[in-house]
Amino acid sequence: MEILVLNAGSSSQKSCLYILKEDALPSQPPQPLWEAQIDWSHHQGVAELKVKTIHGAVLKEELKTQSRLETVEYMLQTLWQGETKVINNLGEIDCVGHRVVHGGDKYHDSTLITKEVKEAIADFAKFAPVHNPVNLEGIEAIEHILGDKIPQIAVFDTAFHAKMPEAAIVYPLPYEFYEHGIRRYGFHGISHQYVSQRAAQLLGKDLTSLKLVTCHLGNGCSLAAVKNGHSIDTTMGFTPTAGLMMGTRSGDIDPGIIIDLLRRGHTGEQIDDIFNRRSGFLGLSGISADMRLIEEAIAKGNNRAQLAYDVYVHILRSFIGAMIASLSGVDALVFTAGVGENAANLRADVCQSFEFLGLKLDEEKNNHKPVDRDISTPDSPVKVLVIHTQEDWAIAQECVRLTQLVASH
Ligand SMILES: Nc1ncnc2c1ncn2[C@@H]1O[C@H](COP(=O)(O)OP(=O)(O)O)[C@@H](O)[C@H]1O
Ligand SMILES: CC(=O)OP(=O)(O)O
Ligand SMILES: [Mg+2]
Repeated sequence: MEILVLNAGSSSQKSCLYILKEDALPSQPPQPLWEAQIDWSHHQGVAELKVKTIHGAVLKEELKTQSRLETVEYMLQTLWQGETKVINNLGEIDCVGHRVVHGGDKYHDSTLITKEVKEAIADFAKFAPVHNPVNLEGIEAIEHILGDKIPQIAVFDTAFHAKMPEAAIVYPLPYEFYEHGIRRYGFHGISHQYVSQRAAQLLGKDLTSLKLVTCHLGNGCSLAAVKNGHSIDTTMGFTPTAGLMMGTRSGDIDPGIIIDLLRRGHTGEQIDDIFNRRSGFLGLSGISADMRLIEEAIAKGNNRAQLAYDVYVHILRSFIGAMIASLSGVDALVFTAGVGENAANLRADVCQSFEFLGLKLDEEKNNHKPVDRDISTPDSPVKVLVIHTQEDWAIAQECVRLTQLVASH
């Protein structure tokens, strides 16, 4: 079975092609036949395309003038054209899986994409304006090339959090708001779920016996409190703007600031732009949303980059504390995604706050490169894991599960 996965993030479009035997799924993520990534985070208006195949072919290109949709179509063409060609045409693919960020109240499980599902994804775009429209573009790019010949499956970032206790879901607003769907949804669920399962594997424990705080720190950042394999609390909320400070998003702020901005004549669009695109690391440092450039600027003595880093760490520590309280304890902290997997100093700075629990980091293991490892000392009662998130693999597994479900009916 050939499965193509499209994983659209706020600053990137990742894609993978897997070949799988339906009856014998591997316990570890297999190497994809073809992997591609488009990154928009470095230079305004420039998309950096990187493609690699299992056979060792590599392509790197900078794409300047195209729209996002055209860029995605160009990326897909490298599947059947040029040196990175691995298939003869897109028609060979059996199923396409998409990460869809917001599934609202409607989708608590992965689903086959129909006209109705697409309309719902478009409708929920008002709550996830940075994400749902690009998820839909991925779906439309496939339709544009292939029509409706291939089943497409939506895997929702909100699904893993759908069964959180009501007290973690409801905002202390007039009750009617909750009745109208204004509640905490939570995001990055595909990643939080995958790394929780992998953490149990690494710890050699049953997931149903564990209390985990999973820290997804990428361009967007969120935490989940995972108890017995279920998300019981998370930092993102009604939208992916909430919770932790992020690359360009503010995370939680005093709602009074929004009221003040409105009274001073700012429009909804302007406020959206401030909190989603001009805040976080970018807004505070004035340099970049990219942690690597923030670290470089700090090394050169830039005070605003240092301030941005300090605020990020302060907020991260306090929310990890909140997740531990929701769990009434913690067996392991799990760091994942671009920042979580790579920024060793950040992990050390964050973990320092939890030394009172006996948590001890092994400095050498923390600075060691390969991911999927325990970086705490053997006697640390709270383990600290670094796990490479494999959202694409999790989506591919969902495609297999749903295809089998449809076939059995
Ligand atoms: N070596 C590194 N050191 C520190 N941060 C890194 C490193 N590599 C990547 N990052 C950070 O990871 C972020 C992207 O994370 P990623 O999970 O790929 O994002 P998304 O999926 O949200 O687009 C970048 O903005 C960058 O700040
Ligand atoms: C939900 C979300 O914030 O996703 P990303 O981190 O890919 O922007
Ligand atoms: Mg991501």
